[in-house]
Amino acid sequence: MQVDIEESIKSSSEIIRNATKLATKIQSAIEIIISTIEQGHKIVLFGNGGSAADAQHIAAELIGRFKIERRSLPAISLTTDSSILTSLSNDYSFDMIFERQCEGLVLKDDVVIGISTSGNSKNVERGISASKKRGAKTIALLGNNGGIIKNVVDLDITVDSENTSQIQEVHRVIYHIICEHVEKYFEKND
Ligand SMILES: O=C(CO)[C@@H](O)[C@H](O)[C@H](O)[C@H](O)COP(=O)(O)O
Ligand SMILES: [Zn+2]
Repeated sequence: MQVDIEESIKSSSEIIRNATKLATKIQSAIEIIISTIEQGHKIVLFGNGGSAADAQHIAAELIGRFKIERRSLPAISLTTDSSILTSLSNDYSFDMIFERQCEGLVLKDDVVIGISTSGNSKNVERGISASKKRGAKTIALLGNNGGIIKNVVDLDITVDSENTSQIQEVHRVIYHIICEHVEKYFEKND
């Protein structure tokens, strides 16, 4: 079987290059996250499938270390507790798995980051809406045209592509840039 790997890599690179258009929004996300942590609040993250892995990946970078030594930064992903996730899905509905956790955990002035390549995952949209009601600032990493989530979130960072895996690849570039600059700030300012 002959596959055009070079073409796949070229196509991914092209989408990543286009993400320079999102620089202003990425800068805003960095500033919001820094001021939130400086004021003693936390970062809460969630998404489905590959984006659940991305939510956990970001929390790990902040709690642990990205590249340099500094204090642990407060971040938690709502995608990891199988007892909570199964009971909420079983007793309420899968659409509520993040909403209900946000109702219990998100406090005023926290930052909530939802990740969805389609922009249309109901559970992510409901988690963001519930968090806004609680006075959190909300950010979403999205794709396609931003879907339903773009309409409810405070700051959307929407990758201009309809290809789920390529959107995820760009999300990863974007959140690594965010983690790098947040980390540099706390290395110098703590
Ligand atoms: O990783 C992938 C595809 O690359 C999948 O697991 C993907 O994340 C899942 O289909 C998700 O359920 C898609 O949800 P969303 O990004 O549209 O919110
Ligand atoms: Zn994937």
